Amino acid sequence: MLTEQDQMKKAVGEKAATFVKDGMKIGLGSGSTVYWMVRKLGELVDAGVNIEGIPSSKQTEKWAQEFGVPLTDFREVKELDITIDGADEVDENHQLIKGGGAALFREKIIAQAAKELIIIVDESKMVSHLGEYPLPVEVLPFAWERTANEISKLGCVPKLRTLDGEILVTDNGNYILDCPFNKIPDPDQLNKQLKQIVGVIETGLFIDMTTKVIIGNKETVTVVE
Ligand SMILES: O=C(CO)[C@H](O)[C@H](O)COP(=O)(O)O
Repeated sequence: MLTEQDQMKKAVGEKAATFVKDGMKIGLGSGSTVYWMVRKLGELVDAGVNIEGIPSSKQTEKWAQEFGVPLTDFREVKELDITIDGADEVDENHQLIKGGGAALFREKIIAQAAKELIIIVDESKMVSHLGEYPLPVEVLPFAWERTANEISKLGCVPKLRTLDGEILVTDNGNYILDCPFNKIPDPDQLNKQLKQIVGVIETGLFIDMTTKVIIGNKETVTVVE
């Protein structure tokens, strides 16, 4: 039995799959909403639609294999037709906070490589200002304490992400600092400031990348350009 939130995730994931056309190369995001989209893509493949995906995490790679979605990589593909991904926060300008699943670095690569970025969320992710969700920042393990100290000068107290009592290590071998800024008045400026800090690999701020947001609520699914 799916919860109400899972039903919304399923609905937006399946809606996103309607934008996938024969012959497309697709960036496959990460997270529980993306799960439903990958599952639907598996059905399209079964029905004879010819697509290939590039996954943004080991977890998504496993789901693609499980549902029979053929995979490729950037040795074979220069540009993706579409990337479909979830988000942790989406503001009114469709700027994003991502990285709740620690996959932000590869997610940003497949977002930038795509002609179109479709974001799939339930309505709880829509916010007026980014920042209530602590901003995930991927950092080099070497001197992460120093990197955290530099980030703190921008107005937050970064917290090293752990999982089951161990430091969480990303698919790229790095760490995640969760940075509670509370309210981010200028996401673009903060992103640029963070990227100037040596030790920051990538931030969870996705600026001016989104082309469509698919939002689910209890009754309906809305596509916003
Ligand atoms: O950025 C992400 C992973 O790094 C996810 O897209 C984000 O955390 C949303 O996940 P979910 O669909 O499970 O709510």
